Amino acid sequence: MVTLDDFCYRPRHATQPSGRLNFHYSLPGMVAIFGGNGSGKSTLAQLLAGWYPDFLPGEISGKGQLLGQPIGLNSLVEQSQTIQLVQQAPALQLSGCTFSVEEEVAFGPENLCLSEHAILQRVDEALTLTDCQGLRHRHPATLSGGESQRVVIASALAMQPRVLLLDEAFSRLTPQATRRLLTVLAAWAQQRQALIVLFERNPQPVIDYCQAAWQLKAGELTPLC
Ligand SMILES: Nc1ncnc2c1ncn2[C@@H]1O[C@H](COP(=O)(O)OP(=O)(O)OP(=O)(O)O)[C@@H](O)[C@H]1O
Repeated sequence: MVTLDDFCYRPRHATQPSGRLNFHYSLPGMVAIFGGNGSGKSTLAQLLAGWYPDFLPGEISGKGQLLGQPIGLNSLVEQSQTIQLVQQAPALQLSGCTFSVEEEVAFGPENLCLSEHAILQRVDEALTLTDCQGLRHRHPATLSGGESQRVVIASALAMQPRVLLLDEAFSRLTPQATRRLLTVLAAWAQQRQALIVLFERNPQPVIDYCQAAWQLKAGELTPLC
């Protein structure tokens, strides 16, 4: 599903040399990429999500493909049906134009021209997976940090993506809620034959739920397990 062969992204105003990344993964399930502050995790997640070149100006070289499509070929909107990215600041990812959590989670599927029944099914499933059924009728602006983080993940799941990129997406959750969600997400990926890539600073507790992991350091991806 993901192929990076000597893949290099050089931001337009880069002051330091960019590394060449090698990464291959074709199985469904959950994997992780770990890296310290400033190691380039978010940039890599954004590249995979389709931010280049519109939102990540610069140059790419080498081979970079996701689901058989070269990085940079399709726009963010075109990719949103198959690839979803959740970042660490939920407030930035809420649409800001809905009045309930239910409407917020339905926002993406409503843009896919699905029947009302199919949209409601997706919303129900996503709210259950993320333990958000109790928040269904709350206004998104009234949610706590952890609640909004779960709602943003629910919104991504409701798109039923083939690749789900989670960039420090559990940062506001308790260890208990993180473990519960990791268990649910690992099962969801297997059931849907989807790939979840977690981008995290610390291996624990994430690594216990992943079938493979890499370390991103000094512009290189090294297999950890
Ligand atoms: N390939 C690259 N070449 C040069 N600079 C890069 C490259 N990728 C990322 N950077 C720069 O490095 C900095 C850190 O990148 P990024 O935010 O992706 O790291 P991060 O691992 O997510 O950091 P944090 O954990 O602190 O959020 C940014 O200023 C970014 O523009």
